[in-house]
Amino acid sequence: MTGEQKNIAPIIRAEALTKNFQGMVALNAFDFSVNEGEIVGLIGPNGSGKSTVVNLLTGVLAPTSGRVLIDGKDFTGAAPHVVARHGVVRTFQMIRLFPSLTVERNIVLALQEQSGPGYMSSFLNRRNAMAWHEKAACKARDMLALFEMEKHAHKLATDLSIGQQRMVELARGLATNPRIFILDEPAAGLSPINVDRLIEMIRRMRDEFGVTILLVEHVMRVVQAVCDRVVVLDYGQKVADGKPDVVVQDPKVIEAYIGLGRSSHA
Ligand SMILES: Nc1ncnc2c1ncn2[C@@H]1O[C@H](COP(=O)(O)OP(=O)(O)OP(=O)(O)O)[C@@H](O)[C@H]1O
Repeated sequence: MTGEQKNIAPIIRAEALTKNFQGMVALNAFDFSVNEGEIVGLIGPNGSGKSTVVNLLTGVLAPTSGRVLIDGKDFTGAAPHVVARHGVVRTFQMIRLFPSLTVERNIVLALQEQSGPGYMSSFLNRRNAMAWHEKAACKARDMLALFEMEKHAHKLATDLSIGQQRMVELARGLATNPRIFILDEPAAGLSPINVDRLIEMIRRMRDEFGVTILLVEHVMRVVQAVCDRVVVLDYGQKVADGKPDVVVQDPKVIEAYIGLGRSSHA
């Protein structure tokens, strides 16, 4: 199943999204959407506004103006947990696992936040709560097996390598059945072999699990290998939106990356 073969309704849409920080325009009238089944890349030089977009889409930041729509409904300014409950799930540039919990427990906790029994109902109905936890642990192990991490289920997250922690983050996000999974620089700090593994798992999440993906990434090998479409930001403005091979040859994109005095990872 590919992005083209699926229904093309947008899962998430930004309309004229703008964010100012103390008068500095970090994002300017950004129009953007990710359709169901797509893998869309969001790239741009350092400071171009990628994290600002992710933070606005996931409710971490409120926009100065513009709107965020999820499945056509207005979620502008909604809190992160509200957005997450509508299937918008993300990873972070800096890995955010609970270091002193086991790998399995990290995933069970994510499931608990999403749909688990609350403290009171666990207290009142222990049998149900235990059954829920058993099911959640089982799902966590299935996810870990998918990412070839099952042998690490009972290790502390802090004892894993960066590559392994990134796989656990993906397993944790996928366990919550995201409608759209936003991956924030998942290749950062990975060895070439782990980058290959990441590419394989991003494809599998879309092709086997039907997850729509927004990928913020500096490593162009990953972007070109997995993305159906790439959106390019420069100084908070969208400068290109199209197929990866076409976008990388766009003079505006080349200028954004090699422009005088800029840094580039591409
Ligand atoms: N909380 C904030 N307060 C003030 N300025 C901010 C804040 N967050 C981001 N900015 C500024 O907004 C602009 C866009 O930053 P943003 O982090 O979105 O860029 P980015 O493309 O994600 O960069 P990178 O690739 O380095 O992560 C930058 O000039 C940044 O300094």
